[in-house]
Amino acid sequence: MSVSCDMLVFGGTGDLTLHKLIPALYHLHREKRLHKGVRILALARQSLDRAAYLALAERHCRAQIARSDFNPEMWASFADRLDYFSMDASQRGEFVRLAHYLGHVEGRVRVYYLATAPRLFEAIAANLEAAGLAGEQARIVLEKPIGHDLASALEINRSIGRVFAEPRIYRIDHYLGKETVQNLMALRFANSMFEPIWRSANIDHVQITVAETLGVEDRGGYYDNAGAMRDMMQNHMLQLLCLVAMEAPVRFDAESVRNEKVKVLEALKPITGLDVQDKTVRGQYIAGQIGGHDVPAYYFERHVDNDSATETFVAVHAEIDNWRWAGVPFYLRTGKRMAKKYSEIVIHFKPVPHMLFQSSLANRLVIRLQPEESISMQLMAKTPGKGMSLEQVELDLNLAHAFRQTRRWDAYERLLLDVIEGDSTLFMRHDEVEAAWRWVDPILKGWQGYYRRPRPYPAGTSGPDQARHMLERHGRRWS
Ligand SMILES: NC(=O)C1=CN([C@@H]2O[C@H](COP(=O)(O)OP(=O)(O)OC[C@H]3O[C@@H](n4cnc5c(N)ncnc54)[C@H](OP(=O)(O)O)[C@@H]3O)[C@@H](O)[C@H]2O)C=CC1
Ligand SMILES: O=C1O[C@H](COP(=O)(O)O)[C@@H](O)[C@H](O)[C@H]1O
Repeated sequence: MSVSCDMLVFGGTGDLTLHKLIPALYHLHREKRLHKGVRILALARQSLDRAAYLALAERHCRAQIARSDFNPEMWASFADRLDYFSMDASQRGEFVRLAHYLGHVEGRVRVYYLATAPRLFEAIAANLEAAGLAGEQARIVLEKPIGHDLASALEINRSIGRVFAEPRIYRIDHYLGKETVQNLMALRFANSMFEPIWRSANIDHVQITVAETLGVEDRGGYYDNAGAMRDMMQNHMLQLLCLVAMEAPVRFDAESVRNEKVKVLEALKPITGLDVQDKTVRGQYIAGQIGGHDVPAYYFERHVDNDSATETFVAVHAEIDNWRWAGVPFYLRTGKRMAKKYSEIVIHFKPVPHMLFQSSLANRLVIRLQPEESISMQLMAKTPGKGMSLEQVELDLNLAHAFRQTRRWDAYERLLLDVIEGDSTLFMRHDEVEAAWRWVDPILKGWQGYYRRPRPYPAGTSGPDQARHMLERHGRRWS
């Protein structure tokens, strides 16, 4: 059910557009998932003519996607949809020019994708309205992070909400577009065996890890003002936590799913004041080696302050104060320049109440998002041969193998299509974003008072030792 529309991408020459959005749109085009009437207009200040922009977009697209997926004829037909418009989006007058360029087509859907710094969000929305471009058929997509703290997020939500009604605002969190993340909902809510055990009586604790080998690349200017808490924890990590912890929604629609996620966020136990020293760990990478290559310390990265106190690693012991999860720790950690790239959620079940055999093992459910997508249940089995010793074996569902014939979609492909089709189930509602900030703000404040300098960790390791100690104090280990 693809829909014809104009998609205007503000920030059309930026990293996100060239590395993620254009390749995702190209894939959708190639697989005939875009209506033939979908036109894409990239916008930025840089003065480029259409041919120069197409060359820039092609170069990046080729670099991003598998060689076998790139076909020059296919690119040429995709490029027919693509155009470039040079403008300064902070200037109201420029939008008159834009409106003129677009012309008026009654009832045509317009999607405004704001792939720019958040400081431009308010001006762009207001300028679109002033130019008569924000009618009922217009939708706006906002990239994370929405704001820098609760106050700025409220301000963004308020100013965008003045122009666009909530159902026409799509706050994107690309983790929600990842196939395994959606599979987590299928696993929990389409299999009767999990619901009875999905609670504190049976679950000892939950671990969520998103580890990257990349550093900050060219994004030091942004990252040094954000850090891992704002860049990853406030959004992606908390969204994963919500999907693990939420109750079954009444229906699989935008409002029902988001209602349940908000309840989880609102039940997060605040971490305030000195608590930050026990329940959080901040780290910053120093020089080290990844894959046999030397990599520099964070404070030597481009556009990063030499005396930066920004965290590139964060671990948190979160707790959810509700009936289902009381007393179950959720350990979350994310970091850059770690030993390997992987993202996974591990549900650690409690051991059986009375163990008959010589073993301290317990079941674990491992939901792996990256690099490969898989779900595996770790069960106890008898080691073959004499005696009764136990070993952990995996009941493994490798999703790439199970659905071998289909190319795995990138998260942005799925989410862009959802916006075009008007489905906001996998996007964040304003109160979700605000509830997440409400929990994050006191931690940031606590750090200001009691935890100013992050702990150093060598690039290529699994973060500072303090993260290990945080779990060891509870008699646990990271998976
Ligand atoms: N890069 C990524 O992987 C991710 C990025 N994001 C978010 O996406 C957003 C964009 O990030 P990213 O692409 O990295 O940023 P970049 O700095 O690479 O790109 C910013 C873009 O905005 C344009 N721009 C800046 N000022 C104006 C203006 N006044 N009028 C019109 N265009 C303007 C720039 O072009 P020009 O200077 O020519 O105007 C450029 O195209 C940010 O909010 C970021 O947090 C979120 C997730 C991942
Ligand atoms: O939003 C972001 O996500 C990426 C990690 O995304 P992934 O899909 O590669 O796991 C992160 O590198 C970036 O800093 C952050 O802004």
